[in-house]
Amino acid sequence: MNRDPQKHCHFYCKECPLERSKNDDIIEPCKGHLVRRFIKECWWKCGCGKQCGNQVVQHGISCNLQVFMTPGGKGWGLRTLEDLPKGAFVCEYVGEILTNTELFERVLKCPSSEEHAYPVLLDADWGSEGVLKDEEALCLDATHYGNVARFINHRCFDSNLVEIPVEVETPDHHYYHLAFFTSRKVQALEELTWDYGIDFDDHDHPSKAFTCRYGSKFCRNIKHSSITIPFRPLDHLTIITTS
Ligand SMILES: C[S@@+](CC[C@H](N)C(=O)[O-])C[C@H]1O[C@@H](n2cnc3c(N)ncnc32)[C@H](O)[C@@H]1O
Repeated sequence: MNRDPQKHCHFYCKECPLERSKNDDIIEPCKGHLVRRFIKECWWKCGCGKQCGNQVVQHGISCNLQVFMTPGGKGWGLRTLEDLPKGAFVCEYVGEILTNTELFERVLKCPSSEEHAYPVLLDADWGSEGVLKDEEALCLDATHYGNVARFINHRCFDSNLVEIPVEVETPDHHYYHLAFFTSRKVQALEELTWDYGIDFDDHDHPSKAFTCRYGSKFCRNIKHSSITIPFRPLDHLTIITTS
């Protein structure tokens, strides 16, 4: 895995649906989308049966996860209750499937929902398609419907999860499953984090960027996050445990 996104292969749309949906008179150039490889899982049409080792994401969560209140004002977070090896499947990101335009309309109508979830853009296959229309760019919004993945907090570069596009039922790469795998060994009780890929200086993003509170040396939001955050022991209240 390459931790420096600039070194990944980027695709630049001729007319980016994200930029077009901002309804500006002048459409800004595309800021680039990572070109990523898909995992293709077997399913019943392959005829290989349930014991097939290439059926992982479709069987759901199999490790012990816990939603807990993080210290330092990041709200709820997700952690593992068992040691996980590098490359372990953790969970899928589940949410309502919306077009990019529907997402912008929803955020405009209810700005407070920005606080609850961070929408995920399904753009893994944009590089292989022609010009996308706004209504064809899909997002997953976990604000109202989702699973434990909606509690995974952001960490810049040195997060321990990576999101991989997964094809299960359909070869159509327009809609796909988004699955989280560990990018290194993770110890029991360690918080699971994911790099949302936020540009902290992009004030036009549908979700308002927050101030990153991890204080990592790799933090892209470092100029804003050098505040000292008081530790509150009562924040460690646990609510949900899987399996
Ligand atoms: C997908 S939710 C994650 C779960 C969230 N903490 C909760 O309590 O529901 C994303 C929100 O969590 C918060 N968050 C995530 N990562 C953060 C970070 N590194 N620093 C501060 N807040 C963070 C922000 O409020 C963000 O909008």
